[in-house]
Amino acid sequence: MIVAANFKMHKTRKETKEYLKKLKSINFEDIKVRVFPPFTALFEDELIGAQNGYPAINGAYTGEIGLEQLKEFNINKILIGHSERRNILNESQEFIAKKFEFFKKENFEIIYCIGEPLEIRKKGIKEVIKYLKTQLIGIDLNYQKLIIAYEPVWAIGTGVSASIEEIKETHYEIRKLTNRPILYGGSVKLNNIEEILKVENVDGVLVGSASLDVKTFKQMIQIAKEIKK
Ligand SMILES: O=C[C@H](O)COP(=O)(O)O
Repeated sequence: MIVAANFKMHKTRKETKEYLKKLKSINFEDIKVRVFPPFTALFEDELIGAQNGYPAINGAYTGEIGLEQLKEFNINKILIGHSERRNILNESQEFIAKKFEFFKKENFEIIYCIGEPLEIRKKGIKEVIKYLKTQLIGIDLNYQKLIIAYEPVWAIGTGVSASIEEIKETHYEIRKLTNRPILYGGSVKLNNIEEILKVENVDGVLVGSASLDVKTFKQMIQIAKEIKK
């Protein structure tokens, strides 16, 4: 089971260090915990991964960071394909697949995000899967360090998570495509994490806003420990 925190553009370096210190006061047992802070808060720690990275060692890519900068902190985990990068930063599937290939060659653990917008969800599960498959073009679904994160765009940051039935049917369909872990993300909170984690083919969660409070995130890990999948 995996419980991951995506800070997005929240927290400073100092705050992230304090957060990690508090987080580590509990025993994670067999739960894999991951924390993705902003670039300026990266430091060497087995829990920490990068929210993004440019697919090059270094070079003339203003505003980006590459492998050289990530390696300075021994970062070997990365988020790729998050909907905020697809939709706000206009990352194309071709570019996302290029990133995937680059970081796969570098043996990174990759949390690869996919998710449909509301207009697609309204058309039903067949259309959802058709859409999700377009977000998997060029992605090696057998990569041993791949973790899929299914995050319906309409559930991210809205406070309205997908229903248990929607999560169940979508993870079931994604499972047919890969045997790698599948996380659910999108308004995971303390009051819904337990039922979400209990759904078949849900191997963990990727938490945004609710992860910002360390006490809450620790409670989420405790709940995951009790479920023991
Ligand atoms: O990466 C995390 C997701 O975008 C979920 O964010 P959220 O928990 O704030 O909805």
